Amino acid sequence: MSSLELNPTQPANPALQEIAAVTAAQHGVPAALDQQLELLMQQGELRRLGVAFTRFVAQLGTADPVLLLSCVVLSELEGRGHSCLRIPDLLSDPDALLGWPAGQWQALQNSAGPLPASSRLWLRQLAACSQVLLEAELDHGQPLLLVDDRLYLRRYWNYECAVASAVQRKASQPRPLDLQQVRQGLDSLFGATVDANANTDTAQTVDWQRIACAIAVRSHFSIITGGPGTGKTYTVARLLALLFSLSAQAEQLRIVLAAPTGKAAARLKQAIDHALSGLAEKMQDQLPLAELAARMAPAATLHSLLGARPDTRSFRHHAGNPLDVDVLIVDEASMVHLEMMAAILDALPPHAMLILLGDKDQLASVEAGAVLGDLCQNASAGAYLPDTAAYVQAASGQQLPAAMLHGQSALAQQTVMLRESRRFGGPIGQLALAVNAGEVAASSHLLQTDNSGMLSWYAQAQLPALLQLALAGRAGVEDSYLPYLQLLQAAPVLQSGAAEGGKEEGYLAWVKQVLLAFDRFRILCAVREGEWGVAGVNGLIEQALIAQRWIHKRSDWYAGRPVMITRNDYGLGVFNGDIGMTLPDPQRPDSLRVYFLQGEQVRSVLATRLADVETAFAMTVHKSQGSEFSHVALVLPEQGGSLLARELLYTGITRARQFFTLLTPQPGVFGDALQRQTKRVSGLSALLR
Ligand SMILES: Nc1ncnc2c1ncn2[C@@H]1O[C@H](COP(=O)(O)OP(=O)(O)OP(=O)(O)O)[C@@H](O)[C@H]1O
Repeated sequence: MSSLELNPTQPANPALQEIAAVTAAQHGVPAALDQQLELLMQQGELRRLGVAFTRFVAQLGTADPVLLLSCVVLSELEGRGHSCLRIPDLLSDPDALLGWPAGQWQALQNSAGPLPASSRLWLRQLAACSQVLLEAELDHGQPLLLVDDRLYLRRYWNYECAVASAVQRKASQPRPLDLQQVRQGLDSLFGATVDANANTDTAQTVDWQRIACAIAVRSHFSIITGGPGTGKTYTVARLLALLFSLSAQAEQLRIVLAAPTGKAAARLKQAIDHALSGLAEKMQDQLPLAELAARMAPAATLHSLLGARPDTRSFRHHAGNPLDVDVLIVDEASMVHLEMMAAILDALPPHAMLILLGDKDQLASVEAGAVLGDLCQNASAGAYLPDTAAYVQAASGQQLPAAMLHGQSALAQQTVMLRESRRFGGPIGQLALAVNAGEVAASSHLLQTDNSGMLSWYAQAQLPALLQLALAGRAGVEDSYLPYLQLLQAAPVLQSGAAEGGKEEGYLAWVKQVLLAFDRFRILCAVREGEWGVAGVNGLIEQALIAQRWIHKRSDWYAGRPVMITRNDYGLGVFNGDIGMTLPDPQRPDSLRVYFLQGEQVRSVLATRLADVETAFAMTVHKSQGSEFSHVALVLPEQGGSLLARELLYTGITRARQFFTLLTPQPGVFGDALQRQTKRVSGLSALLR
């Protein structure tokens, strides 16, 4: 008994006690604990799903309080993107793990009764529960699984194992290569051979783009990671050309481009087409690149590529019905969650290559997992083997820095980080680097002293200043909503049937201008709720536009309303995160359509057919991933919180191409957020070691 800590039970609310006694009898959770769970659920601190799951687990065997508390926490963490619970994290600093108000975890513990004081004993008690499967044990459908010190919901463990084993298998599966051909191909794509420099010892002097291509062609899995503008797309266009040139039947090579969102997919396709058309001329003597590029299908979202079945978790394509593809390139891979990554790997035929592109430092997906971050654990340090260095030398003429030759894993051999930004050399790039490194003083200094006009910090921002910025820009920066509002006022005059007689083309050209103008500026909020959250800022701007008669709002739908799709609709061809603009239908000016820009094309959907949309003057940083705007205004709330962290700031800043404005109603929130890093708990890194 000496190892057990006895916790006094808190005084309880009689009404809740009564409910708990009845329900507890039905599902086996001890009454005091159940009452506390009910209370926390009603206060919105616990997810209903988590409590229901805990009650379900209690019914399956002994209602051990250690097990039940672990279930509650595990389920809570799953809702925040973690794929498992590390028991030592819970025992050492539960408040940091859960981000709960002081005393809440203690109250929950108190209601559970005596609990072990150390994680070793906690783990031992969990391992003894019949609802928990241990790796070496007989599987009889236990809902939970304990691996080392990590507790999992079964499906997340399955996804992690599936991703780790498929990645390792594909990364170490060599492709037959003629080294001489690779060398020649790289020379013609990147210019004359750069002779290996035996003295090379710094990452900066190495041509990582050339190395990335050499590494990617040698096996069935590779990752090209790098910050914004480091040339991921530039490199992958050259990689495609290299693959075509190495293939005996290039015209039969099935290459598919995909991304998590429709917008990111369209951007990828556009960028690759542009880069390939530049290369086609250069390569015309060696390869009919223009023809080969023209045969490539349009880029797809991952959901549509895999054949998502509405309202289910299953996909049409899987190991039993694999994708018809030889090379799959997935951009914005930081947004791909664990379950989706497992589905992609499952649906690839054994001979297919998978190439992931993305920025490992960006926000992870909303759903559980931080797959790209986990897969890139060695990207910065390199971790290459001597064999890899020898291959890179022979295939590309480049020498890997000696300091990076300390690798072990197959995955590290197939991961390349691009390190030189071609687009973000200026103040925005410097700020992104300082923020990524968590340097509070340097980041604040850059924001406060920039005299190029590219950066600005409204340190004690007030809502009228935000409004002024949104509707008129700031000194030297015109990018705001003004150009789009002015275009709205210059709308072509429509009469019924106006589209007839060839006028529709002119109308669509105006629509496109409106969409492009709107995309020059965006307000990104860190949170959804509150005055400084998406809902508050959208309301503020809408009200101001009504008062200033820029828009005429008679119902939810009005001409000039920018909207974001919040749920995929395969029938209508609109996807979560797509941004559109509501404008009159030229055929019937009294009805409204929502127009979307897809690459160069404008397409539209009747506004009333879109059920899942929200107004999009402001959007969350999460939703902005995969998009870029000339001017970004990043709005932080008055108070920080566990979700306001470095990755969010970095992602927001790197959405800005030319101008970045930070608005903080309380300046200290910026520094606090910079010092906080989002830590997604997962076992993937451990499985990949
Ligand atoms: N080696 C290079 N030589 C010349 N220009 C380059 C090179 N690498 C990249 N660029 C140029 O730099 C710009 C950024 O490159 P690219 O768009 O490929 O970067 P990215 O990493 O894909 O960016 P993002 O993060 O926005 O997707 C492009 O204009 C590209 O043509």
